[in-house]
Amino acid sequence: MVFKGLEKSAALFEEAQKYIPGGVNSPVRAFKAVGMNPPFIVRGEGSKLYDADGNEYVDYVGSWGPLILGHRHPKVIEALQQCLEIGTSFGAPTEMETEMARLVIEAVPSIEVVRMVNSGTEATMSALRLARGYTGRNKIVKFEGCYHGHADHLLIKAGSGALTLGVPTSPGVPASIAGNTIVARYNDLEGLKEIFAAEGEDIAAVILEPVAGNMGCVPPQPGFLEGLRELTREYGALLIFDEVMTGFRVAYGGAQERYNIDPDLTCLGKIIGGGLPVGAYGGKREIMEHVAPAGPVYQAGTLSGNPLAMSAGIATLKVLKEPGVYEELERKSAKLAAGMKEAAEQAGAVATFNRVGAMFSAFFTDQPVIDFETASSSDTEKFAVFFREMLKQGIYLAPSQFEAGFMSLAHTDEDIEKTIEASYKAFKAAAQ
Ligand SMILES: Cc1ncc(COP(=O)(O)O)c(C=O)c1O
Ligand SMILES: N[C@H](C=O)CCC(=O)O
Repeated sequence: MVFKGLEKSAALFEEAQKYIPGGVNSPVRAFKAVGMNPPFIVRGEGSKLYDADGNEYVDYVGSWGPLILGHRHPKVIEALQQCLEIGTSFGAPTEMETEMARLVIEAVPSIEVVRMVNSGTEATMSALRLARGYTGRNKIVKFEGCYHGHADHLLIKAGSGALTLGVPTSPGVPASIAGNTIVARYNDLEGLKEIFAAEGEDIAAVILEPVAGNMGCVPPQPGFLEGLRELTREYGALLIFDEVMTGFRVAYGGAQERYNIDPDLTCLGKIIGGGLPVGAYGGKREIMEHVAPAGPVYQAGTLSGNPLAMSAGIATLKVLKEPGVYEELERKSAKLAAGMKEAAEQAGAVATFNRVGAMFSAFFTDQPVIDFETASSSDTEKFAVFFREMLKQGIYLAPSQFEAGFMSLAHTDEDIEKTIEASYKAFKAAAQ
C-alpha cells in the first residue's frame, strides 16, 4: 500500500527492491507487518526523523536502540569529527580501545575483561563459542521469543523480525546445528529445571535477554533471573546475559545492575557504538582468557574496535555517566507510559503495557504479557491500525507488535505530550 504523504518514499522503495532483497538491508525495515511502504529517511536531529516526503516524526525507534542520546548528539558528532582527522581504521591496537574497555568494565558489574566485535550477532555467536570451548559441552538453551542476532544456532524460535515475518526458525539452519539448541519458555523456571534435570550435564550455557525486547518488552518475573543463576551454577553451565539491547539502557550497568545478578558472560552492542556498528562480549577473566590470542577459542575481526565506533561509543558512555541521566530517562518513560495507558482506557482499547526503564511496549491483548505465548495473544491487526494512525500523526514507532519502543534523552516533554495525544486517536481507531 502506498501511504498518503509517502509517495516519494514509495518510489524510492520500488527502486531499492530492484537491487536489494525486499528493498531493505534488514527485514524489519520493510514495514511488512503493518501493511504499508516504509518512509525513506533523509535526516535525523535530536528526537526527530525526517523523510524524503518532508514529514517529521518523533522517533521512538532510535535506530533500534543505539541512539539513547538522540540523533546527532553534539558530543558524538565532535568525537567523530576528531576521529576523521586521524583515520578511520588501522587494524592495529589503539588507546581508544583500552579506554572503551575500561568504561565498559567500570559500568557493567560482572565484566572483568571485554572483547570488541562489530555487531550484536557477532557478540552472541562468539560468547557461545567461548562457552562451548570453556565447558567442553555442546548444547545451549535459549528462550522462545528472544532474539540474539542471526547466527544459525540462535535463529530458532527467535523473536524480532524473524517472529514478525512468521519465520522464527529460519530455513537454512541445518538440523544438526538446531539439534544442539534447546528452547525454553521465558519466565518459566520450573520448565528450565526439568530441562536441566534431563540434559544438564551436556548444557554449555543458557543465553537470554534479561529483559526481553524482541517479542515486545517483557520483563523478568521476580525470582526468574535469580533462579537461572542458581540452576546454571549447580550444573556447571554458563549464564550469558544478552544485553545488546538492555546494556546502558535499563541502567548504566544494564539489567544485571538493575536486578543485581552476576552472569558469567555478557553481550553488548547498540548503545556502546553510539550509532556506529559495534558489539562486545565480556565477563569473568578466568573464562575470557580462553579467547585467542590469550587462549585457544578463536575469534577475530578486521574492523573490530575501529576508531569511529570507539569514539562515538566513548562519547556516548561519557554522557550517560553524568549524574541524573537515568533518573531523567525514567521520568520521561514513566510519563509516556502512564499517558498512553490512560489514553487507551479513554479510547476503549484493550491493551497491556510493559515497561522497564527506557524500554516499553503496548500489547493489544487483555492478558499480562510474560512470555512468547502471551505476547502472541496480541491482536496484530489492531496493532497495525494503531501504528499507521500514529505514523500519520508524526509518531514513529517500531513497525511490529514484537519490538520495543525506546525513550532517549533528546525527547522533550512536548514530544511526549504530542505522543500521548496522538495515541488517543490511534487507540480509538484500533478499538473499532
Ligand atoms: C538482544 C539482541 N541481541 C542481539 C542482537 C543482534 O544485534 P545486531 O543486529 O547488531 O547483529 C539484537 C538486535 O538486533 C538484539 O536486540
Ligand atoms: N529487534 C532487532 C534488534 O534489536 C531490530 C534490528 C533489526 O533486526 O534490524
